[in-house]
Amino acid sequence: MEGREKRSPGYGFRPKLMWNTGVQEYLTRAYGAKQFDAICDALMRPCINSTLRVNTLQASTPEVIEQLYNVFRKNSMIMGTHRVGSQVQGLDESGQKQWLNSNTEGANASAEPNVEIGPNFPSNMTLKDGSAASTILESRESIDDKYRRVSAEFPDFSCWEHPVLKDVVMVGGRGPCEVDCRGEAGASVKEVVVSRKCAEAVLRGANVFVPGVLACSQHLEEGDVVAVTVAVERPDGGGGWSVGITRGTTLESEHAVIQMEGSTRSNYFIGMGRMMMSRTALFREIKGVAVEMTKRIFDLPPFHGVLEGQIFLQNLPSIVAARVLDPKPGERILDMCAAPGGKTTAIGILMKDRGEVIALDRSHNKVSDIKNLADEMKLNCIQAYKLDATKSVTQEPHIVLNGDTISPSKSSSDSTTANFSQAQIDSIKQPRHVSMSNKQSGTTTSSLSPYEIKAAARKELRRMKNRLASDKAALQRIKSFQPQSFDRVLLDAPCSALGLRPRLFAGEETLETLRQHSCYQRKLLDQAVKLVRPGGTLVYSTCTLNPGENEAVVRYALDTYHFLSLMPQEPRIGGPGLVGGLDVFDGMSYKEWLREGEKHLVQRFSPGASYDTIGFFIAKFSVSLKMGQSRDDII
Ligand SMILES: C[S@@+](CC[C@H](N)C(=O)[O-])C[C@H]1O[C@@H](n2cnc3c(N)ncnc32)[C@H](O)[C@@H]1O
Repeated sequence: MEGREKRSPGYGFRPKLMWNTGVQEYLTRAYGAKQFDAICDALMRPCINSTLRVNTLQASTPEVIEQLYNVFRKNSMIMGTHRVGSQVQGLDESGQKQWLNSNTEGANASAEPNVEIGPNFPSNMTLKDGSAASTILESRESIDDKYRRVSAEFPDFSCWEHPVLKDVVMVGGRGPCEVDCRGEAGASVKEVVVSRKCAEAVLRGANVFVPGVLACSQHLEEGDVVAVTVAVERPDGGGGWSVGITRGTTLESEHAVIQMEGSTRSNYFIGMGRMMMSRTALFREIKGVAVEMTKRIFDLPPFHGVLEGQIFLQNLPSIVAARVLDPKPGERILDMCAAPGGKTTAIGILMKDRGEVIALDRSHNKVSDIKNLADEMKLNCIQAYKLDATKSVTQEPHIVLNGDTISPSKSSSDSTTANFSQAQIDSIKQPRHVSMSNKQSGTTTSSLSPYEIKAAARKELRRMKNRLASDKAALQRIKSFQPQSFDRVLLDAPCSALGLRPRLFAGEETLETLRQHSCYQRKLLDQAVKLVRPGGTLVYSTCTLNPGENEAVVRYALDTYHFLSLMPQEPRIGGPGLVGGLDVFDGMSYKEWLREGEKHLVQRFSPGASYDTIGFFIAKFSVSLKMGQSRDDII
């Protein structure tokens, strides 16, 4: 630490996570002070290893590992193996932009190779020559030989197959690294101040894009070396938060000095970069890379544009959630809150692209993202629709034949998805004793003459046939789905996202917003429960630490729907759920969490735990019909 202070006077990565006071007290009570501190510490850092889910319909895990090394090798040849102060991206022969690792100079450059071996070396890492590292762990001499060879060729890069999830490639990152923020001969360098969101992306491996820049030194020219710091929200004195700087500010101006008074940006130094445009252009342009990062406090490889369609960069718990759902080829699955489609595509791949995956999102643009991702991954089983999932269960009239309600279609080949199968329509072509009833109006036509009944049936038939005929258009107009019409439903609910990493500020959420999230989640869950068929499966997940959106929602589900029960999960990588409860939200009926026997049936990923993931929560329910219940209980 002392050394770092000497090398980077005044600047360093010493963030402190700011919370709303009520939320901080609540979470401290929920986790205990020590664990909450560890969580905060982890939240401010990115996960050190990136996880890439392999599209196993397009490539195998060893093939992807081999190709990643090839990408790296190719880039090394373009830029030179040791890139002192080099750009982090380069163009290959075909003009494709490829990623490069950097940080081989300055404080971080050392004689020590960066591929780890020994106690921390992943024994299942596949080496450049295709052999698994585990095969060489027998003799110290062979380890050293391999180590030297791999390190010499790939000084900054290591990747390996996940020990449990065979379709996941882990790629090693580093940090926090010491980065010298001084210019040549110790001169102070110019500075660019970026927004918090931008900084969080940079910590995950991105460069600085134009909209992320808030302020910079005067007279900046293209090619200049700059220190990149972050303006993080701080109390505004009126009970709110403010970043204290307006976009376009010149740091040396009197205005900036006043605006940034009390700014802690020197504690939020995230690395060094090279200007890709002048200061004037920076505030004139609306997009493009503004600063290319050359030395990073956290050095994670970016994967944008790498092996497109074959890999998907996804947080490990999200990969686990799709596995826990356990979709089978040929089934009909609903992903209720699906964009950008990470879990939807994982589900499609697990189903070997056979069956039906319906993906919903309430945002039109996000639905396009899902469709694009499905296309990129060459998955045909996915259909994505814009729909408010809080209104996803059909409330339409039922058709009654001989006193029987025609049940909604559960056929996975029913292309209208929301309505009736062709077999059901055919069955009313020759009705003998047909009665049409509308549950809402309560009208019945059983007293009509046979002619009138037939006429009514024909009219109904025409209506349904029209729907089928305009199949494509009907799909665009999907309004809702019949109850019990899915084998499995995934509700990856919108949430406070307090588990996402890296996070440099957590003050937006208040106890009231947390309460609102949990109410919304219960509303979505009410719909999800109705859409699963008896015998089917429902998975509920969030990326938040808030037990009120996790365990309390599970409690609500179990207490409200007695035909739901928690199921064991496979694979199991996270820890147990929280037992007990907290009386924080006045007037909220569900502040109770899990009971002792339930805690091992959910999966809770805690930032700060050894598996080093984002915070995440997964519960898996089976839907059954219990004694004394009828299907109507869940319609
Ligand atoms: C946690 S994200 C889903 C992430 C996604 N499952 C994945 O793995 O890529 C939650 C999503 O729910 C969507 N959403 C929020 N409210 C919704 C609603 N009422 N109906 C449908 N989607 C909704 C948001 O637009 C957001 O994309």
